Amino acid sequence: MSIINEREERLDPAAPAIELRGISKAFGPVQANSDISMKVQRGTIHGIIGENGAGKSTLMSILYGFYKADKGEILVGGSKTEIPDSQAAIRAGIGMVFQHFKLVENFTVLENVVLGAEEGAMLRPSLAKARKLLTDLAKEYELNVDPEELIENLSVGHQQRVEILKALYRQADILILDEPTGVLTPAEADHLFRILRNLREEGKTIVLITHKLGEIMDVTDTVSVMHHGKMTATVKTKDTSPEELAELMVGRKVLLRVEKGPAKPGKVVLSVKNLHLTDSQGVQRLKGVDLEVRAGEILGIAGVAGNGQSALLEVLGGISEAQGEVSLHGKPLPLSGKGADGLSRREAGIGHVPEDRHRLGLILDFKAWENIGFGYQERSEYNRGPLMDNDALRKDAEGKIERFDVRPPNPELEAKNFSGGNQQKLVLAREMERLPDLLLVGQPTRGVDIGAIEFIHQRIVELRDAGKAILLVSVELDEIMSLSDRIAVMFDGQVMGERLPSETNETELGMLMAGMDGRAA
Ligand SMILES: Nc1ncnc2c1ncn2[C@@H]1O[C@H](COP(=O)(O)OP(=O)(O)OP(=O)(O)O)[C@@H](O)[C@H]1O
Repeated sequence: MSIINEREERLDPAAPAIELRGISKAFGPVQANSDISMKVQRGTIHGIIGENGAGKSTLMSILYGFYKADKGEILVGGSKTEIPDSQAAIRAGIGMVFQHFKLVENFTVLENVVLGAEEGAMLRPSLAKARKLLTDLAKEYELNVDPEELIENLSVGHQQRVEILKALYRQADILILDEPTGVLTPAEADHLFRILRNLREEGKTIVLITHKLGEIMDVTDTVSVMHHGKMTATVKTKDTSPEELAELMVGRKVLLRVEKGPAKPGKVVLSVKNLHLTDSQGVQRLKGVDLEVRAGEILGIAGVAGNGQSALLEVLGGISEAQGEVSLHGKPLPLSGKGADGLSRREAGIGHVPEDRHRLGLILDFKAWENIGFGYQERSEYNRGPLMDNDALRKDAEGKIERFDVRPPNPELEAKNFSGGNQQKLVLAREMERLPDLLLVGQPTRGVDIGAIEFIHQRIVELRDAGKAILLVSVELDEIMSLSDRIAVMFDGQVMGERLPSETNETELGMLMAGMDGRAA
């Protein structure tokens, strides 16, 4: 008998797809999940929301066999199921798409899909058969990708499709997605939701972890709220509102809009002229960018990811070399060789919150206080002779952790053990509290919960009101529209146009982002 038939015999069709009973899990002193019970009904899309660190990823990792619960039971299709590892999860029909994909970059799509599936339901099909199965699945669910393409050549959106195909190929009935739209463009996110609705039509069950309440309202049937490791509410989506969900999540009313007065722009702080960058593969990432940011203003850069915004931040932050003219307070900044590195930029008065906090913002194996202390080496108050004064750095980090509400407020915890949003707060605390003349911020609220978004937006506005210049890059149009004093749209390595938020709308910006002049259209 095949595994699938075996599975179906055990399933009670009337039972929930998943039922958790009294799940608890602690990491040392941190109670990540505490006595959690929930039911996910078959054939529904079930959202899970909660602040950063509420315990969502831990709970799903237990369900997928990555962690073992200290207590509690898991029922799949009505029958009690032990899930000691991910193979067991797959046998139980559970698939998971992680925030950080688990694909082998230099393997093809087909190889990635087949890899590890041999002992599962498919029992070593020939590669030709596997290709056919994959192509059929891709067609059925609008997940088009070329089976022979290497993963490293695919966009993030397409890599995610491969992850979904991998789960479907292993015959998953239940698909868990952990913040799947964090790295997607708006069009890719729309496509993903279409796929999720199709999967639901086919009777599959989807569990969706997200911070975006718009997505919850748009695509889910039911939503469960986690708070401090507990499951505090489960409601039908049609009976609730974003405001109510925000309050349930955070435990207080949350401003879903940015409150800010008009900007009082001063002198030009940053001037960029004719900036060009060709990367090591010969791709022209910047093709003559011109822009200015003044003291006391936020210039928002809108654009579909991959149109040069990241390259711009990297050049200004001293990570990539380029050609052109850049000056800070009228003083030229070197764009290559000596003085074009991150430390020199920092000394010149530039703070940088990079888009990729894992790769560029933090050293994950280092403690919170060490990460907060990076870049302060030049400051005399932290020096003790030739050495760093670690006690002073630790103490300083404690203050920043408290002011930025980093949870848990433990400076000794390694950066990798903080949830995504709290890692972001560590980077922001380090970069913002030194009051840089120019702050470069890339995707400041990616993966961050709404309480923290409110907090981060308020801090950015405060920095502006203190007369600092801010260059904000975000793929979230909402964020660009509500936070920026001026908006520049980038397309294909160039600035397509500049607009005032009061004189534009998402449609016009969307056209500029696609390389068309919205006004002319
Ligand atoms: N391996 C680990 N070791 C120590 N602590 C951990 C570990 N994994 C998670 N934690 C802690 O458990 C708590 C719950 O974390 P979890 O990642 O489940 O939260 P989350 O709700 O998914 O957050 P986010 O929305 O930021 O992704 C946090 O306080 C986190 O710091």
